Amino acid sequence: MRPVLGFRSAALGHSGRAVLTGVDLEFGAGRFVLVEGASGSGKTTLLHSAIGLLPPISGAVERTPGVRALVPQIDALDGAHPASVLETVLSGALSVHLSGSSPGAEVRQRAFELLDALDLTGFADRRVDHLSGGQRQRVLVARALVRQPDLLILDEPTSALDERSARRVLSLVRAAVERGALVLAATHRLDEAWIEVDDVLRIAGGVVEVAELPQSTGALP
Ligand SMILES: Nc1ncnc2c1ncn2[C@@H]1O[C@H](COP(=O)(O)OP(=O)(O)OP(=O)(O)O)[C@@H](O)[C@H]1O
Repeated sequence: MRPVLGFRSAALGHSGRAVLTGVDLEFGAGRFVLVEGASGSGKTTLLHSAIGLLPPISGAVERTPGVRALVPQIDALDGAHPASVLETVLSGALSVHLSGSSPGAEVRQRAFELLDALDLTGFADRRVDHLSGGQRQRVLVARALVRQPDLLILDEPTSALDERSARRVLSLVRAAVERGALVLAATHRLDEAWIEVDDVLRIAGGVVEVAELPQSTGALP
């Protein structure tokens, strides 16, 4: 298996101060990896290091070339955001298309399909900053998925969602995994919604450990 993402004896953190040390992990294509840990444990630090927003303090983080996409924490879209829902979703495809034409009919169709799948039918022309927190969070998910990423990073993507919306998001993420994406998603709450993940990483005390998969309680349909 050729790894899509590898952490090699990495120390990860900010301004030279390590939050996580001794990170040695490797992931191949088509895996859904959940990153669990308490608030402030270092989930965002790991995710931003994975996608390349944060360089390692020591060691290395290696990625195979490919399209990367990030669903940031929902507060990343707080404040004024005068763009429409459709413009915001299509902006996810812009850098992929920079070398060629602007996003064409195929990408627009994919954007509308994603909006439908995320219960946002009819919202294309609405301003993003006029939406609810949960609606904005789903727009961020659509913006990432429209890129059809090989490496998809999601930072607490269901934090503002009810159970139905969370399931919709996670089934779209699962479909991206089936198409071959490597997905890393953070949550501070491991619950039934995450039952379909392939691996769980638990962060505590500055260390990342491979943990048990969540078990179904049968509580949900
Ligand atoms: N830009 C930064 N500069 C310095 N320290 C930071 C920065 N961002 C985060 N930290 C620190 O790194 C540690 C881990 O933060 P991180 O955001 O990775 O945790 P988290 O598990 O994602 O938390 P949450 O669930 O609350 O989002 C915390 O102690 C935090 O204060």
